Amino acid sequence: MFLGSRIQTRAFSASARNLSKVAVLGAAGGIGQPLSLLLKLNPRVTELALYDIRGAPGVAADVSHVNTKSTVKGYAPGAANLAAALKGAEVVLIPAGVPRKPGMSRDDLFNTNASIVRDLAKACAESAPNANILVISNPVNSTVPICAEVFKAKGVYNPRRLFGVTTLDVVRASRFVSEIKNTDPANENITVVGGHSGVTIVPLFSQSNHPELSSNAELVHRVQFGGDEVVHAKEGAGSATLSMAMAGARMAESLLRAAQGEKGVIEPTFVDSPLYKDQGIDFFSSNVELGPNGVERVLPVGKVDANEEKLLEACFADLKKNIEKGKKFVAENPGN
Ligand SMILES: NC(=O)C1=CN([C@@H]2O[C@H](COP(=O)(O)OP(=O)(O)OC[C@H]3O[C@@H](n4cnc5c(N)ncnc54)[C@H](O)[C@@H]3O)[C@@H](O)[C@H]2O)C=CC1
Ligand SMILES: O=C([O-])CC(=O)C(=O)O
Repeated sequence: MFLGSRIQTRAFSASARNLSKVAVLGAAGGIGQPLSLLLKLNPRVTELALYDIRGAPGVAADVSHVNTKSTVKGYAPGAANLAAALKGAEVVLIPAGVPRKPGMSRDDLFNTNASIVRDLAKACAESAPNANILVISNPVNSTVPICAEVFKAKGVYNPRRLFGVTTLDVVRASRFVSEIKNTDPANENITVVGGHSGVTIVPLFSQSNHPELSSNAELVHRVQFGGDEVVHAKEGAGSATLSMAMAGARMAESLLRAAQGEKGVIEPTFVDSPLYKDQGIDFFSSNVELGPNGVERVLPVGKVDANEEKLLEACFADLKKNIEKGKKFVAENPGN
């Protein structure tokens, strides 16, 4: 018993010395700026590297005055600077790319964002092949497969280290439920599976504290199309940035906690998943246990009710197309 606790103490002090460099690509954007601020406030982050095609040094100068211990460096555009920003990073968050305007779907962003993500993924594969890559840029259902294909082409693909950030869907789901039930959202753990766009987002209320909510079509729709509410309210000035920054910072924090030895860290995320591979769906978002090597275990979807079965069917059809589109893009446009 005594020996055990001594070992634990030693293990903890060793992990407390961990150096955790985190890089943000797209750091001067609507998400990138508040995300960088939240990462600066995270004591687990020891070094923050901010890269963008415009404005990153300014954001870095600003954030660097926040009086926490981590160092912050902004990088001007260019391949050598991008490589330097990535070198030694343990976590790389990618919110680079254009956001939606009213009337657009996430898939409408594909033509612009696919090549941005492909090129950034190449830089990651070359300069930070062992980092955890957290893809925020939309359409996530396609940009994650794009990253996977790029990493495969470079011979450094590790499916345990590639994550599509879908945290915002569970953040929204718990908040929307708490509004209906007049509860604390911290106590509303809603599982959301599938992808990150419209009907591919599948909330599983039957597994929550309020199983009857699975027949609340209005709530299900709100979770699936929550992003549209923000796009509409911003009237052409972009999509969710602040709630997304919070969600991205939470996902990064969870990965760092797991990397620093904490057990049982579980987050929903869009990963290379065994769950529906037999149906030709290579990537799927579900709860995932994180560990020092990234994905430790993909948790099963669990029991769903008849309403949710129908939602899953609709999800599969769209998700498969989105994934294929990402793969095809890299095959046909390998870039330089
Ligand atoms: N996964 C999710 O849950 C969510 C994803 N998003 C997505 O995140 C992305 C970014 O959104 P915002 O920050 O609002 O957009 P934004 O336009 O405000 O910022 C994007 C930033 O990316 C930079 N950028 C563009 N190309 C780049 C490149 N090649 N290298 C480095 N930086 C580059 C731009 O200069 C800009 O500063 C969008 O695609 C949006 O749809 C938004 C909300 C939620
Ligand atoms: O709706 C968008 O375009 C941005 C996004 O992914 C979200 O807010 O969930």
